[in-house]
Amino acid sequence: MFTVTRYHDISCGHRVCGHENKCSHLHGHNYRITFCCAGELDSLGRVIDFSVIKEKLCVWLEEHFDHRFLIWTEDPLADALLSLDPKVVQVPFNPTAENIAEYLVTVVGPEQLRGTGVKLIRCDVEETRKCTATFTL
Ligand SMILES: Nc1nc2c(c(=O)[nH]1)N=C([C@H](O)[C@H](O)COP(=O)(O)OP(=O)(O)OP(=O)(O)O)CN2
Repeated sequence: MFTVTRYHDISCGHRVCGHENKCSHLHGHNYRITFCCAGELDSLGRVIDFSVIKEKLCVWLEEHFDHRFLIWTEDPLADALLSLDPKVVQVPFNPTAENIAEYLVTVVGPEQLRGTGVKLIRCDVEETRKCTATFTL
């Protein structure tokens, strides 16, 4: 099996609801998100053109998460934050790096890559240069 990867950098705010320490505070990261796609080679010898990964997945990040604040729908602070800024993004998970990676692979990938014959099989979400979470199908 062949795989191709492409990363994209976004700035995003979040808090980890229930975190024992400083990550329960509102804060942000310059995330590096690496997409890994798998599939058969086309007649030119590509899994998928790198520009299609950009168009389908990196642009999705720009439009939905970049320069936005991610808040879990069940976070007790969600209503207060939404009343301050209706552009706060409600997500159906506590926004740890792990959960962001899983959401991208299981929800966003299948929607965005529908019809391409290619699957998003892994996503690495780097919160800082020291810390990365990965979800793999
Ligand atoms: N497994 C996970 N652990 C943590 C996550 C996560 O998503 N998955 N997230 C956080 C926080 O978001 C936090 O901002 C990062 O924590 P931490 O590495 O402790 O903080 P720093 O980058 O500031 O590192 P220092 O070396 O302490 O300065 C926490 N954990």
